[in-house]
Amino acid sequence: MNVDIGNALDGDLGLAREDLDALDDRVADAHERIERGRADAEHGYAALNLPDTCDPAPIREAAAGFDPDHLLTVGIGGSALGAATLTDALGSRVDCRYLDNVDPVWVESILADVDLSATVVNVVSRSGTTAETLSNFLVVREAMERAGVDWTERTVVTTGESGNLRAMADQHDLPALDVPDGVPGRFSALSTVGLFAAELAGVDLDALLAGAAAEADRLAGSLFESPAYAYGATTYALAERGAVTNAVMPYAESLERFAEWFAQLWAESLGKDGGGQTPARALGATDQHSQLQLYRAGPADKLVTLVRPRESDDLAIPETDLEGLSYLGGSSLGELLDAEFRATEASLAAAGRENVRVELDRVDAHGVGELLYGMEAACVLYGELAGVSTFTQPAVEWGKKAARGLLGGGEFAEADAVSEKRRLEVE
Ligand SMILES: O=P(O)(O)OC[C@H]1O[C@](O)(CO)[C@@H](O)[C@@H]1O
Repeated sequence: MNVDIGNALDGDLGLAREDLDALDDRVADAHERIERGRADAEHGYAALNLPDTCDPAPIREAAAGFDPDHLLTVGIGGSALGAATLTDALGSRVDCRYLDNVDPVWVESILADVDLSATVVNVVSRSGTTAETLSNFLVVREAMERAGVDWTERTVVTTGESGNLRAMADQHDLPALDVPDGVPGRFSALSTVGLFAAELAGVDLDALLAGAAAEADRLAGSLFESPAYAYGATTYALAERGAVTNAVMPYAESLERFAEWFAQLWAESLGKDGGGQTPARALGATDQHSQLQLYRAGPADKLVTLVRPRESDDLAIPETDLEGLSYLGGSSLGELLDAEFRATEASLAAAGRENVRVELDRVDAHGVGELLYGMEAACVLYGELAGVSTFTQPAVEWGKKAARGLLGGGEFAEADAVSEKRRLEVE
């Protein structure tokens, strides 16, 4: 991936080149820390070793023998977003559906929409205890039984070494993939968690991991030598100066889910101790016509991350004699999108609004491997500079306990607190 931080400098938030020069010493220290963590395969840092440690063979083996029309991935958060980002970005020879929510109407509609006898189910949960995933799987399993389909013949489990799912896989002798040790969900796209769906979809896993490895090779003791660290350090430095929001705006429909994946990575990793940077998901050029007004003329409290492939297939715009439109005729949608990208970037800069350009050569396996790995490494660096524990997410537990208590799954003070809600209803 290529990162251009030029437009992050000398804007409303006042980040100057000298500030990055000064920060670079801390980047060198952080890089040393990260490399130590990788060398010792420490929890979290081990995720940055996946280009070397992830073996596609068991993934290919688990996928072999299946030739489904549909793949139903039952998982949530990092147990769905990585796979979804890969198959959305790189396309699929299988109809991929991600059951990553428990909206009954929506779940019912998906089950009604797929032929369960031609469906493979990948139930994915690192902990093996996530209520949404386990509930959805029970619903899917029952739907398969009602359809006369042997779910044990069509289910692959991806989970940790213990937990409900591991027990079920052992009990029913289901094919099971191991979630690698030390890899938090949001950093697991380039592991068994994201790659089973990618393999069934026909994604070139070797090219994907090679792209990630190329980005790993670019990690260095200076932000001016490593695109990932340039992004991580610059977003951190801008956050320190008031950029509390990071609007991620890919200029490719195939990368829309990437913005959702990035949102979990950035929010769950860095949202700690009262700090962090709120990821906002946008899409170029579409959100030029919905969000850009705010990004240019709203509070100077954000940066915009503009993401795009440098090369892409194109589509010609026919010649036209429609009044005022002839300038478009004979051009192409790709040229229009390029002009929109550069114009939006310049319009933000002209308004003093910081923005960063992130480019990959193409939206292909190698390019997406670079991008995901690069953003993971950027996040780890940001976490080091901010001094937060990047690889935990303790704040999500309160709500889980409350929900579990409300459903009779145990005594939790959090559940009691739910009934103490302040009320001021207006009807
Ligand atoms: O893979 P699991 O254990 O089901 O967790 C799913 C997701 O839930 C979280 O733990 C947050 O609740 C995420 O960190 C994780 O990606």
